[in-house]
Amino acid sequence: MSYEDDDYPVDTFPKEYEYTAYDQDGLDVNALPSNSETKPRILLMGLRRSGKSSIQKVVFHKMSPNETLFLESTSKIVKDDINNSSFVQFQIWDFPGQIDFIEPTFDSDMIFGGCGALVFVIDAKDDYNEALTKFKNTVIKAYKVNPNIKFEVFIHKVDGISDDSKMESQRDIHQRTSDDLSEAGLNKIHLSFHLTSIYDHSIFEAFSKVVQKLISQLPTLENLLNIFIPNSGIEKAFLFDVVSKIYIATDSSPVDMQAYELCCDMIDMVIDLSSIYSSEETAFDSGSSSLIKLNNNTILYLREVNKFLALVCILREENFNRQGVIDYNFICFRDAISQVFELRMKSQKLAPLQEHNEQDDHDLEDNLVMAMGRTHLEDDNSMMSRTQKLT
Ligand SMILES: Nc1nc2c(ncn2[C@@H]2O[C@H](COP(=O)(O)OP(=O)(O)OP(=O)(O)O)[C@@H](O)[C@H]2O)c(=O)[nH]1
Repeated sequence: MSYEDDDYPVDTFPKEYEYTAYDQDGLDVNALPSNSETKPRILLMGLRRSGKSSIQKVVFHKMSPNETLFLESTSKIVKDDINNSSFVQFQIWDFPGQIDFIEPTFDSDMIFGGCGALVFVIDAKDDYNEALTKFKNTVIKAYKVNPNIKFEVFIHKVDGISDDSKMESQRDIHQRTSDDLSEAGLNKIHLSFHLTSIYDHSIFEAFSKVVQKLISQLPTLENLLNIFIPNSGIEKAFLFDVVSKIYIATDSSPVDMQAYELCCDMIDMVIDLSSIYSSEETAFDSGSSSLIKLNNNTILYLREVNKFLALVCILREENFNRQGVIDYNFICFRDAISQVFELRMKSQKLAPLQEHNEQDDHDLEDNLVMAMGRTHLEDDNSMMSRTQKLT
């Protein structure tokens, strides 16, 4: 299925937003002229062997967790440009565990100045006293340079640890870091804590939360999903960056980890099947869709928004009888997303650091409500034929 109607071009987003990743040593010559300076920067810090490089490789380079056992220790800062999709664009800087701020070569103004989020990785399987001291010093230094940094603590390698011990470690680390920072007179700093492991989906979930905070259009994306869902009889929907399986937005109902895992698995399955049955390198495109019926009356429905973004919906089987309505609403939703993207591009070009125009967002939401509102006025049959014309 492809959307070749004039209103719904096959690939809604400009071609140049291909996935490119390179590090300091292997600069991709075909990479687009990078707007690295305006891209938010995510710093990965923590003690040696805490798991920083593994996280980056597993989430952004599809390395399997077992392969990380053979990763060599990082000896210099590795910068990685992530251009996965229209909304997932940032730089990750992986720091060697032994780096010391006292070193004269450490230019803290430059490093923390353009930083959006600082992810501090703590190995939960190890004695973390030293890690907490390093964390305190890092936060004090970084906050002095840039008070807008989002501080994210990954309590990492929690695989094989009982739920009780995980909660106990989180409580203890939270308490001690808060005490340390209040002692330093920094009790206003907000810290976020995540229990993570590369051996399950927790690392993707945690990174999703980190990335979402850097997407200034997040409230608009959430509002669009909040409009789309009740109008389509859907219980929950995630907007995924397909390459990394990071979800860049979801509706405002609570996230159930199991539901997120099912959606991730579905994306993996669709990518695998697409590559088996297609001769093209990137078989996953704006025409891809997939449906899975679970044995508990639930349906998982995946629709491709463009080459890089997919919407995965969870709904009750009886509500899927109105597939015509869902498909029609999806097309309205997809159209709205591409407009959000265009506005984002425009505002980045005009003034990279300027906040986006909220009025534009409200207009978009109003248009979507109006477009979907029309679906209530028509019966299912006429909706079906209308949607089929569109698809
Ligand atoms: N059990 C478990 N092991 C992990 C996890 N993440 C990373 N590791 C292991 O931890 C070890 C160190 O990982 P690295 O990613 O090299 O650590 P690093 O923080 O980048 O280390 P430096 O480069 O020395 O700063 C590797 O053997 C990984 O396989 C995890 O979630 N669970």
